[in-house]
Amino acid sequence: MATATNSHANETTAAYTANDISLIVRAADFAARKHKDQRRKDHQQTPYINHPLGVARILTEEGNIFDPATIAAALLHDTVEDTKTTFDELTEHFGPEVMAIVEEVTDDKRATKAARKQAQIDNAPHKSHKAKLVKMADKLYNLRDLERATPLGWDRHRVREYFKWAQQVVAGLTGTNDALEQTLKEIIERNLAKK
Ligand SMILES: Nc1nc2c(ncn2[C@@H]2O[C@H](COP(=O)(O)OP(=O)(O)O)[C@@H](OP(=O)(O)OP(=O)(O)O)[C@H]2O)c(=O)[nH]1
Ligand SMILES: [Mn+2]
Repeated sequence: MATATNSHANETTAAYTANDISLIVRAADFAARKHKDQRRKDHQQTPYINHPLGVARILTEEGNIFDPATIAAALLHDTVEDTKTTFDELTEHFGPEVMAIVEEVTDDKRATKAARKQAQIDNAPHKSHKAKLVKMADKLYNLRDLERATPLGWDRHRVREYFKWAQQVVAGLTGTNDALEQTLKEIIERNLAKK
């Protein structure tokens, strides 16, 4: 186990084991199989797996986060929300820590869309450190996607509303990672300044 799992202050370490690498590769493979028939909402119908892979990349390359459970959870973060995957399955394959992080970032699909959106704002400050990291990277990826291309069926108003909502969620995630916070602040301010 990498020493970084015990530390918030120093999230970078070189002490990785075969188990750490295995966990991350198995998570990427599991997510690819679960999301295999899903596409993003852009006109090019980008494979959905590009999103969890990109969220994990944001954590390592921009957040300097190398905690194996956090990276595995990023790869798996939409499997329960968007596929038939269960939390029990995640525990069986990836253990209770990874499952718990995914659980923290999974919306309750039984609630209405408005309630889910409000719950993200209300619950963000109470999430664990690792769940906050995954949520920040998820939001950053989706905001960049919105800045790049408007999803099928979305208009400018809906894009703007998503940026305003994301700003409220991100406000509850501060004090977690300076680099991710700064990048989120910049993209949100740039887009809310439009028109
Ligand atoms: N920007 C963008 N988003 C896309 C695209 N394709 C799929 N999505 C997903 O759509 C979700 C945001 O759209 P909403 O209308 O707010 O949510 P909904 O999917 O529940 O209807 C995000 O889900 P999420 O990752 O679970 O995050 P969250 O925003 O629900 O927390 C995002 O990953 C795309 O091409 N561009
Ligand atoms: Mn996501």
